[in-house]
Order: sequence, then structure tokens, then C-alpha cells
Amino acid sequence: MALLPSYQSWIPKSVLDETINAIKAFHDQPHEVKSKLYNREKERQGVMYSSNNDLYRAKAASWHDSLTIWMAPETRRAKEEDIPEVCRKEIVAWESHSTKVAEALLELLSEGLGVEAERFKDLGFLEGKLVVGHCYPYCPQPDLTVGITSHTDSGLTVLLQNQVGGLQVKHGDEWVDVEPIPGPLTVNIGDFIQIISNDNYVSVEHRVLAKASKEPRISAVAFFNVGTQADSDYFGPLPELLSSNKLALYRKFTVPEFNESFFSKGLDSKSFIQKVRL
Ligand SMILES: O=C(O)CCC(=O)C(=O)O
Ligand SMILES: [Fe+2]
Repeated sequence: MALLPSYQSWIPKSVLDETINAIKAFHDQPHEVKSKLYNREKERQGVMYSSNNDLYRAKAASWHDSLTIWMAPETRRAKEEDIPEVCRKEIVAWESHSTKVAEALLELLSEGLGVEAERFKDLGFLEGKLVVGHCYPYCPQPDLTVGITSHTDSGLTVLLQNQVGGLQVKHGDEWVDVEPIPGPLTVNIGDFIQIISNDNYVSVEHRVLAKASKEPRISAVAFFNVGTQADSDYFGPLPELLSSNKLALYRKFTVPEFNESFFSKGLDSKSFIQKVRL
């Protein structure tokens, strides 16, 4: 996990503030309005509102509501008019700004490995994209639950949070607070990147604590995942990183296999990494 300075150089502060305010405005609406978007059957496409989105896959419920909007691939992309009007313009702006950040990060991640600058982008990390606006409401007994359970993300995550706090990252055996400093974005490396980088990058375990603060925690998250669904495309540690003394740490796998493991159960940490580790 890394913090990126965001003022001016990455995303204008007004865009960050408007994104958070718009997501809050969505969640502040009466339940009857939001529940029209409550649709678990159509998961993984279009627009969906849900209370703890892994409810039927996870062992325990957690304390958050989410507006999930698919942006890519084209076959899953939400129609713009289906994005709730209260946050439409802002979500579209957040998508475009966070995508620019992701593009720059994908280049840096490639360069950090000494492979071609376009390598990560060419793998298709901008082709599986979703934006999620989470709300962690006031919790009367925060010690009895969590906002979101401990997990690792799938690909590359760009995250914006308001000032309430609650996000924590695992460092060794300790949970460390990711302080909500105004401005910086948080970037998470997910399991897919750990595998293809052959452990040069390591996915980060994180969670959100439930809070008894009257002000809800709001976060805007953009997830970037390899989009291809082909059964014939195999992914694994990049061949450029391997040699006779740097052997592949993982076997090859397809995106459907990754997704099946990643999305068919509740959030967890590194289970796919363990599954394909040689
Ligand atoms: O709301 C947050 O800060 C974290 C959300 C998160 O980890 C996720 O959606 O994967
Ligand atoms: Fe996450």
C-alpha cells in the first residue's frame, strides 16, 4: 500500500471533494430510493447497491453499504443514465481521473520491474474496471463487527477516503491505521500483481474498522483488473523476470480461474496466491 500525493499533480482537490460529497449524497438518500438498485442477481455488471456486498458468500456480515458501478469491459459497463443522478457527473469524473492515475501507476510498476513501460497496461489492466462508493454508517457497537473484513484486493486499487478514518493495513503482525490526510490517494497492490511480478510486489492485507462516529466513513474506490475472460489466455509470472536462478514462484492460470476463486466467496486474503504457488 502506498500513499500518493494528489494535490494538483494527480487530481484536482475539487474533484476529490466532489467525489466524496456525491457518494455521501447517494447514501444519504432514503432507503426506498436506494433499494431500487438493490439487485444481487445482476452482480458483476451495470449498477448495484448492496449492504455488505459479499453477504451470501462470506461467513459473517460486515458494516458497510456500497454503490458498485462497472465501467469496463464494454459488455458489463453501466449505461451512463443508469448511474444515479445524484452522483453521476462525479462518478464519471472520478472514473476518468482515477484511470489516468492508474495508467501512470501501471507504467511505474512496469518500470520498477525493469520490463517495458507499457507491459502492465498491455496485459489489460484498464479493461476490467469498476468504481465502488462505500459508506460505513454509524455503528452503535463497533467492537462487535468490522466495516469490511480483512482481505487483499484483486488487481490495482486507487482509493480515496474522507476524514473519518478506520482503514488499516497489516504490517508484519500489526494493524496500522491509514491516516485520512486530506489530499493523498491510497494505492493497493492486489493478488494478481503479486503473482505476475513473481513476488517483487506483494499484495497488501487491509480492513476497515466499524466506528461509532456520527459522521459516516465514505470511500471512493477504483479497481483495475485484467479484463480478458478468455479460457485460452494464460497468466503467470512475467517471463522477462525469470531466469535459471529466478524461477517462477507460481503456475499459470486463466482470468476465469482467478475470478472464480476471487469472487465466488467472501473477501479473504491471498487464497488464490496460495492456490497457484508452486
Ligand atoms: O473503504 C475502504 O477504505 C476500503 C474498501 C476496500 O478495501 C475494498 O472495497 O476492497
Ligand atoms: Fe480492499
